[in-house]
Amino acid sequence: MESSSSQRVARIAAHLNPPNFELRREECRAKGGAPGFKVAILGAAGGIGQSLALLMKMNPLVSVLHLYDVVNSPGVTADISHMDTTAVVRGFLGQPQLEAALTGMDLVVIPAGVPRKPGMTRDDLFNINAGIVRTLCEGVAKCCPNAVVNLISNPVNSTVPIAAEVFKKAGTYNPKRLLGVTTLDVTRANTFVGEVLGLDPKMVDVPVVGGHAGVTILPLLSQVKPPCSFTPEETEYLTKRIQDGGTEVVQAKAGAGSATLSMAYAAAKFADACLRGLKGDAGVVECAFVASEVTELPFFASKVRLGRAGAEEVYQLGPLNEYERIGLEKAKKELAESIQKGTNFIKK
Ligand SMILES: NC(=O)c1ccc[n+]([C@@H]2O[C@H](COP(=O)([O-])OP(=O)(O)OC[C@H]3O[C@@H](n4cnc5c(N)ncnc54)[C@H](O)[C@@H]3O)[C@@H](O)[C@H]2O)c1
Ligand SMILES: O=C(O)C[C@H](O)C(=O)O
Repeated sequence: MESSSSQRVARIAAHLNPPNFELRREECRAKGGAPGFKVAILGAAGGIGQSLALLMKMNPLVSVLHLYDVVNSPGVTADISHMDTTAVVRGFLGQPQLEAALTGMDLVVIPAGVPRKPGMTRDDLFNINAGIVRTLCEGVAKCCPNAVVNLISNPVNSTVPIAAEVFKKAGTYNPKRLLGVTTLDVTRANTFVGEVLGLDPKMVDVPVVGGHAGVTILPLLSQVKPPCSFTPEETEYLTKRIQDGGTEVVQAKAGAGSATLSMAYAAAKFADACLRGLKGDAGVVECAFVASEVTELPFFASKVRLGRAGAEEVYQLGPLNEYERIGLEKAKKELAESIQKGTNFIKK
């Protein structure tokens, strides 16, 4: 009796010992157990990072989830790890653990960095976030050079060129695997257009091209699906609201940061699309800010087809109306400066 109860205690203790437990689960996967992708979130203890970690833990395509931050990642990891979903979660804290967090990853999602306060532009974040993105991307180049990178940290119009230069310097640059996340602009556009049309936003598809800041966010309302038309007043209202969506949230939060919940939703949606592409699913198409030949600029957001190689095809913009052509010229002017600023940050 006593020996069976102590055996039971030993059995339970063995199960409660997280490192052994994780090792056993991973050995099982290595032997052909649960398939799935290894995903790291850098900045996982932040406003976006925590909700994104929750959503990625729920994604059945994820087998291993690494949560890295310079603060509070152990607490977030302990919390998320109690969810009874498949992914094994591990936490990593601070620069000395960055390499362990990144080694072997298939997808790296980066929401690390400071958010805006009222009165700031995204470019005002450059001085702090540029250095953060550089350090994290140096880690990616060293530890998982073939990973797909989803870059969320602002200003995206500059941080994506920064990441590209870091990867070029390291000799690991693959333009198909570096994607700036603009999905939130699309979810906002679908929502606001759905409101105007009286449609469920799930039924609406608005391409949003250009970049991710102010006038560089260019919704193509002439290409909305299902096909529809807008009055000039509706076009003006919708374009402005989509371009100012981030500022609307920053002002409403009144100093407590920028969009985190809708962004985590958008980031999880985009990460899932990237994983479906990596898995080999056909017809996975999302907007993203990528290396591009669609305009004369080296980076531009447009629809891309996601596949095993990452952004396998970058789609042309299609026919634009006069309003959109004028918007495109404005967007390109601002984008050119932001891209150059990012590139110079590494090249200088
Ligand atoms: N692309 C988009 O559409 C979009 C949308 C919303 C927010 N953002 C941007 O995402 C970023 C994060 O926003 P948030 O609201 O989550 O901010 P936050 O301050 O709540 O969280 C940021 C996290 O990054 C961590 N961090 C800072 N330096 C780091 C480093 N060197 N390595 C790892 N982690 C580090 C912080 O500790 C913090 O936990 C901001 O730059 C914001 O502007 C982008
Ligand atoms: O607006 C911001 O600063 C955050 C983000 O880029 C957004 O669009 O919500």
